[in-house]
Amino acid sequence: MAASYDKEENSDPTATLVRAGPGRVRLKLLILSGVEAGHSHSLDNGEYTVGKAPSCDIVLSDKTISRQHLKLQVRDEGVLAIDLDSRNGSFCEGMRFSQVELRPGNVITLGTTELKVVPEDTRERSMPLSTRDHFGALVGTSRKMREVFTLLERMAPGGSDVLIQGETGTGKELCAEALHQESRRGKGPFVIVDLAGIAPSLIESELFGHVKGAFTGAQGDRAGAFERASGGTVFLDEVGELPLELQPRLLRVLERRQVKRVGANDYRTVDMRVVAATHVDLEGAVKEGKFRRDLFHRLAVLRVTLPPLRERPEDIPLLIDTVLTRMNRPPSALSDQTRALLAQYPWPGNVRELRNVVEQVVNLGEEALPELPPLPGDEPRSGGHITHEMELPFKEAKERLIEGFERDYLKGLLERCEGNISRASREAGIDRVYLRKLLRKHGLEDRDGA
Ligand SMILES: Nc1ncnc2c1ncn2[C@@H]1O[C@H](COP(=O)(O)OP(=O)(O)OP(=O)(O)O)[C@@H](O)[C@H]1O
Repeated sequence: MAASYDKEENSDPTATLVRAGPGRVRLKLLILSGVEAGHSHSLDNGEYTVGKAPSCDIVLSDKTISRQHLKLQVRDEGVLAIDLDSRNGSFCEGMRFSQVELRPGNVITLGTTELKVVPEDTRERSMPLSTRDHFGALVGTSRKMREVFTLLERMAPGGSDVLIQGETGTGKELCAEALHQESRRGKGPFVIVDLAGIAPSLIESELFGHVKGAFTGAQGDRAGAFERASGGTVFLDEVGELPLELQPRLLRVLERRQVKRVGANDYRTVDMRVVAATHVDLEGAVKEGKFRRDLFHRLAVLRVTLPPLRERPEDIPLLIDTVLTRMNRPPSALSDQTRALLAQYPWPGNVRELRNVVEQVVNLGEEALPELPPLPGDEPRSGGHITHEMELPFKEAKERLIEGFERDYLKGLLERCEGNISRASREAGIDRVYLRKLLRKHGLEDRDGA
């Protein structure tokens, strides 16, 4: 695939530390307090003076610090800090010193200023962008997607748990499946648990399993998703929907690979990889107290964010061709005119919505191309498509009409209820979980998960 690859910095949060020389991690001195708080100084091999005097290598504007306060000797073997007979002294981890060997993480205090020795942020600046145009079934040639592929190439074989973020329809499930297939667990099971689609009361048993008699209806022992995925991968879709009271149990699975079936007394060890996905901002959920911070941090060690389609419109032609290939249709099944229209729509429902529209147009003819006005709030479709649907086999025609009705109904409902899901579910008389599932199906769910 022809593409011009930018050499931009990659912000891969998972890239490894580069060593300064054989055996030593490069360090820097981070200023934690005072006027210069937030500044940092690289500690390459050599000597550095620290003090108030402008002639020092590291100048600190702190009245309680001597003009020449401290000397740092940086060698391959380590960093030696030597107090230069300062008036108020130098302290490491609260202990006054005249000379001390510093380690990463040590905090030194000079006067009222605190400084921390931390590993240098030496993430590989020029990590080459992937040259792939697909990863598993995910396709894309945009820079944003190739950045994603670069990460996935590194994450897949390792087998560590991964968090996938992205709006609805951006391919999170495809991504999880590709991570599974390209890992050494690829031949094992891939078990999907859609936490937004299961009634909250059933989630516990679905994930962890249950023993006979654990609750009414538990007629036999049942393994939960983590056990069923033994040797493979569990995909936890919409992990943000996991009820707070179950979150410590997921943390235990992630940290100790142990599950306890509902009603059982003992833990069982499980061997699987967890790939979780969310379309909501989990950090925001943590701030609101809806998601545990410790679980978020454990999940977010390796994370990848799938960009929305409006940020990579250059992928649209390839995506259209991919949908056509999956339908066994040639690229000529869509006219240039239609392609041009599809290429300029912002696709709030992302690739899923694009796929639906392509399928609709290919099946019903280009006259069936829905109006694709700029967002927000396009008008409900008119009944003008009924003629086409009347010509289809009964089952297909009925499904299409229902789909059209659902979409129009939901749009009207959301508008009336100003996007408030609880209100909408009350007004429509349908369960909130089911309503959200319908909204996702039609690419109508708000990015904040409204
Ligand atoms: N990059 C892509 N390449 C090819 N197909 C894609 C891509 N992204 C999404 N799709 C297609 O779009 C549809 C939706 O993808 P998927 O179900 O993986 O999205 P999702 O992010 O998990 O959505 P949701 O949050 O609603 O569960 C699927 O048919 C999938 O095949």
